[in-house]
Amino acid sequence: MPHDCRLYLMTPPQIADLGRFCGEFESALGAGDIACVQLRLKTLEGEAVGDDDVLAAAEALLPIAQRHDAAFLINDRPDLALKSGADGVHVGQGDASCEKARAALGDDATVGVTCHNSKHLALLAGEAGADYVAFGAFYPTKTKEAPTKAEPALLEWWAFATTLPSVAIGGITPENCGPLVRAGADFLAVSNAVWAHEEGPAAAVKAFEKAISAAHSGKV
Ligand SMILES: Cc1ncc(COP(=O)(O)OP(=O)(O)O)c(N)n1
Ligand SMILES: Cc1ncsc1CCOP(=O)(O)O
Ligand SMILES: [Mg+2]
Repeated sequence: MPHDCRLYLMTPPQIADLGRFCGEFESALGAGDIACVQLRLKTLEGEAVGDDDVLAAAEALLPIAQRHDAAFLINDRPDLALKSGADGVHVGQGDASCEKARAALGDDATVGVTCHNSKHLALLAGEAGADYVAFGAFYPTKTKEAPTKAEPALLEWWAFATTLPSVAIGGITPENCGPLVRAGADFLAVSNAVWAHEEGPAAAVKAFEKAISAAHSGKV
C-alpha cells in the first residue's frame, strides 16, 4: 500500500479581507490533517503586493497554522520568510535559488522547489538541498497560467527512484486526486478546490481526506 499522502494548502493569490480570511483559514485547518500551508499572495491587475501585505498576512496566519501543527511557508521570498518567522519558503525556477534560500534560512528551515514536469530539475533541486520537489500542473488550473503539464507517471518514477518527498500541484480536486495519490505523491498542493468549494473550505478538506483515504485503500 502506498505511504500516506497529506494535504498542502496554498492561500488564494489575493486576500481582500484578512480578518474574514483568518476565519476561513481556521475552519480549513480545523477540518482535517493539513501538513503545510503556503502563503502565496500575487499581484492583482497590476497592483503590486507589497512586502507589508505579505508580512501582515503572515503575522495573522502563522499563529493559526502553528495551533494546528501545520508548517507555514512563504512563496517566492526567503527574506520575507526570515522576517516573518515562517518555517520556510517555496521557490520557483525564477525565484531565489534553493542554495540561496537555504543560506538565508538555515538548515532547520523547509525549502521547497518548483520542478515543473522535469526529472532533471528535481534531481538538481535534491542535490541543492531541497526538502521537497513540486511537480505540475497535473490538471487545468484557474489559479495561474501553468507553464507545464505533468503526468502521474512522473510521481511514480520519483517515488521509485528517490526518498525525497514530492508535492503534486495544479487543478487538484477531491474528484481527480486519486491517480496522484496512487502514483505516490507525498503531498497534494491545493488552492481553488478548497477556497472556492461550494460548501466552504472545511467541507473541501473533509472531501479531500475522504478521497485520499479511498485512493489508499484502492476504492477509486
Ligand atoms: C507547492 C508549490 N509548487 C509549485 C509552485 C509554483 O511556484 P513558482 O513556479 O515559483 O510559481 P508561483 O507560485 O511563484 O506563481 C508553488 N508556489 N508551490
Ligand atoms: C501555483 C501553481 N503552480 C502550478 S499550478 C499552481 C496553482 C495551484 O492552484 P490550484 O489548486 O487552484 O490549481
Ligand atoms: Mg515563485
